Amino acid sequence: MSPALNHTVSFEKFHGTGNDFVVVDADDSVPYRGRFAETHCDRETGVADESGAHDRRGADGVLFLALEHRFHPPRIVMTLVQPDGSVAAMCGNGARCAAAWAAARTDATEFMIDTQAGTKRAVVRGNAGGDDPLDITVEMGVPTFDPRDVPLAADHDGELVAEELDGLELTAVNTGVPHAVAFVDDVDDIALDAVAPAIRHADVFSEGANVTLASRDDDGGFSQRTFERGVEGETQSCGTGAVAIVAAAKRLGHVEGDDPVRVSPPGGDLEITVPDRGSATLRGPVEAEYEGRLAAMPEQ
Ligand SMILES: N[C@@H](CCC[C@H](N)C(=O)O)C(=O)O
Repeated sequence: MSPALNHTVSFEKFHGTGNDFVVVDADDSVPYRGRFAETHCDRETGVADESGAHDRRGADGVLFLALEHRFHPPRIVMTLVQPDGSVAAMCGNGARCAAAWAAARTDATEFMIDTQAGTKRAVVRGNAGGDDPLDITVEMGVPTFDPRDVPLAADHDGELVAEELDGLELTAVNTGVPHAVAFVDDVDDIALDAVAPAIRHADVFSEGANVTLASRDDDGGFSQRTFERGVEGETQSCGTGAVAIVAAAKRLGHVEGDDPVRVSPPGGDLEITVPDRGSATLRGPVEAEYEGRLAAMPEQ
């Protein structure tokens, strides 16, 4: 390898309710972003906290972030490269982590985040330099069931709502990325890693889908589990998935009105709104974990 490319880049590690990301400044030179993400996100051999304070290796993706200070509010250009090297158009928890990263570099508490699924406004509450998690809300846009937007295969007739597929009753919605949502009695009774791959790759989802399970809790909130496209496994949390649950619940008449709904993936609690008109919101905690340097051109 040329010595010029055998360099390291600095990174910071963040998580939002357990959905964890390596964050790299997009100004730093990473010649092959896919290879970088595949190597450093690996849960067995990937990025590690050298202090030993955090024992989970790897990550759910790499966020390449460009902060543009000259705008008011400042803009962040966000690109999420996933552990399989693919680029995701949007990531709810990633957007919340992007806002936390930017908040530590500015005095701003509001940011516009440019993603491939549009520009999202984020509001940060809390002290970016402090020990407590930040409380970050992202405006996620209007969820869509339109078959062209999900997207569904051209030969599918109309929206996919409460349709049986591979043993689950699914509703397909795009909340920045596509989700196939199933409401079940208890999310913990389903062998998600066993049932999800067939749905994730089903022909009806022309660009694939994340597979999200939800079950209703006694207080009216939902428990969540999501198998993510690009991670090709279950994650501790998925923000677009949490919004998809509330959007699908409203579409099916399980939820009414504009009030916030608690959605709890394994990694913590999120607060979601899906108003009858206007943008959905995703709110929850974000924590900085550790930082260091990583090979920009890792050997494969
Ligand atoms: N974890 C994310 C979703 C990331 C994108 C997804 N894996 C895809 O490829 O569609 C979130 O918090 O929304």
